Amino acid sequence: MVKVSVLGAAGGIGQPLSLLLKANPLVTELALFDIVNTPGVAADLSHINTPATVKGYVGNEQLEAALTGSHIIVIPAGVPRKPGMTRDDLFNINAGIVKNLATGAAKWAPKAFICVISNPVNSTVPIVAEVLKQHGVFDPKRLFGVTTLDIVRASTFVAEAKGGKAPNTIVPVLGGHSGVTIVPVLSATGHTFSQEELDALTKRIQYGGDEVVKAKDGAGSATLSMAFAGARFANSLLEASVTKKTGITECTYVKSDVVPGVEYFATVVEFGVNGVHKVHPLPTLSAHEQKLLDAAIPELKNNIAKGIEFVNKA
Ligand SMILES: NC(=O)C1=CN([C@@H]2O[C@H](COP(=O)(O)OP(=O)(O)OC[C@H]3O[C@@H](n4cnc5c(N)ncnc54)[C@H](O)[C@@H]3O)[C@@H](O)[C@H]2O)C=CC1
Ligand SMILES: O=C([O-])CC(=O)C(=O)O
Repeated sequence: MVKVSVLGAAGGIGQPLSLLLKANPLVTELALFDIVNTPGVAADLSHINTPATVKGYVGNEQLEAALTGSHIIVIPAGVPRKPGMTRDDLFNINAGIVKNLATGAAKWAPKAFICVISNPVNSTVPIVAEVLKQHGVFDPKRLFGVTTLDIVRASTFVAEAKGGKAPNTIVPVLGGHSGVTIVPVLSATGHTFSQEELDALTKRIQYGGDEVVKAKDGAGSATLSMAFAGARFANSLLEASVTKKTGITECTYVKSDVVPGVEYFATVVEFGVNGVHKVHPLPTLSAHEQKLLDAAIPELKNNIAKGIEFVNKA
């Protein structure tokens, strides 16, 4: 049995992500949790002739049933940005939502892999970790901030600019998931870039989310590309943990000591049956990338401290 629980399943990300997970033959049970509308989403998806059974759960009293027996919990619950907002502006609402869901995970699915999509990821991942610690069930190998959309965007943008096939264009993206904390390692692509190209591509990757927020003009942020990225991430975890394939890597935001003093950091991680098998060290950075990393560190540290403090305050 491979149960995947999606928390926030009725939302802009939740629905297409649930569709893609329903299409994944490795999933045998899909639990769709939200505070509204999951019975309808579940009924709709349940007609698709793939192996997963689908059930909708609504409201806190059904969180236990949604989580019990879960192999992977994916969390896209919370509010998205509107134009003019930063991801950190979402903290006040989303921190509480994520804390509540993490408490459920700690109680009812303490061994599950937890994949956090809700923003601000730089802070919501430490929030989940602190809640799990309070319940004595934190396993850093099993908690992930999903930064896959940055990787997906980076390969699209680089292939657009330099030619080549986007799926074959691999760009590690390190650090965190907001503005200057996003550190694309363009030097790893094998392409050569002028300084102008480097600056333009770096900025586009760092602020790709803003492009979508602006284009949606008040109707939210990236949902479909995020669903694609989230489904890719979940599939990588399933391939490593269920089919036991080796050598599967994703860039993801995990507890790490690759950058001293930065407790959570996105870098290349190899997955194994128990989640994180190996956190890769930092790749060789160009002088340009080292500067980006130096600029990312203070903000990342602040975002992490803010999440930790939220859970541990009185
Ligand atoms: N990690 C990443 O790369 C990305 C993260 N995001 C983030 O994902 C989150 C969700 O975005 P959208 O799906 O566009 O928002 P949305 O508003 O369309 O959907 C959010 C869903 O969460 C549900 N929800 C609210 N409170 C809840 C609770 N206490 N328990 C369970 N569900 C609850 C809502 O009912 C809604 O269905 C946002 O925080 C957004 O910033 C968005 C894109 C990329
Ligand atoms: O920009 C946002 O608020 C949503 C997000 O995280 C992204 O698209 O990368």
